[in-house]
Amino acid sequence: MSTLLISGSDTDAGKTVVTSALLAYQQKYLAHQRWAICKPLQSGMGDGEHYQRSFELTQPLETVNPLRFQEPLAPPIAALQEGKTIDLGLAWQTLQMLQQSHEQVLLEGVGGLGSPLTRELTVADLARDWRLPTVLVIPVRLGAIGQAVANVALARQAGVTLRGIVLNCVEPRTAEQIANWAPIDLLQALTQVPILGMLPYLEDWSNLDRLAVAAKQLNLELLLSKTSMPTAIAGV
Ligand SMILES: Nc1ncnc2c1ncn2[C@@H]1O[C@H](COP(=O)(O)OP(=O)(O)OP(=O)(O)O)[C@@H](O)[C@H]1O
Ligand SMILES: C[C@H](N)[C@H](N)CCCCCC(=O)O
Ligand SMILES: [Mg+2]
Repeated sequence: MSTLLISGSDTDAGKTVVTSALLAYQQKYLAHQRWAICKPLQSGMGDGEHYQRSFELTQPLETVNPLRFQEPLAPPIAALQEGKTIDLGLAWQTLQMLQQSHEQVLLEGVGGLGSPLTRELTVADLARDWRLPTVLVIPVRLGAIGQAVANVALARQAGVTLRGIVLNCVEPRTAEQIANWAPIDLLQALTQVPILGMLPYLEDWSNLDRLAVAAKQLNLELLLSKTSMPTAIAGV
């Protein structure tokens, strides 16, 4: 059994698209395995609905989004506006239940690695406390290098075990833009974490075959490996 947290540098970085590509890959090429998806805290509409609509899930549907908030805001702000408290224990129990019945659990984070889950904890804190190997989704745009360096530094400081970075083309990109905005050698030199590949811009990312083929281009061996170097060690 293993769990992977798909986090990123920001909201709209492409966490859902990358997670969907991994799930599509499993359903096409590893159909004998049982994988589960969980977005433990969801604010606003979209992700959980997408997963339930697009995939044949083998898990109870209520485990996709254990905690939900109406407003598309940071969970502690949305919860306050709804007069709700955030019980991470419920999310933890859901994850443990999924881990006991699935070979792989894909956990989608909220916003970026530094985004708040409660008034005390960020996504990075949860990744550390729950010992979640984490991948950072970084959108390919001017500024990608700075976002990668900043979020790897946050992961290192928080004690998060980073599997690496997945670059993601949230909009159509030329080869020149990709080379200039997200140069692999410079990214690896400055962050000291592996670049696990890039997801191209997909016109129709609801097409599971296209998502599965795109996922095949990623370094799945490292991404889904059972062991990984904690960032602190990798960064020495
Ligand atoms: N590789 C891609 N190909 C095509 N469109 C993409 C791709 N990645 C992202 N997008 C576009 O960017 C939008 C945001 O991506 P996505 O929903 O995956 O972000 P997210 O990080 O999951 O956001 P949130 O923080 O809301 O969960 C998508 O709805 C889609 O329109
Ligand atoms: C609504 C959106 N899609 C996300 N679910 C919530 C992102 C919260 C980000 C908060 C922040 O880091 O400032
Ligand atoms: Mg998402």
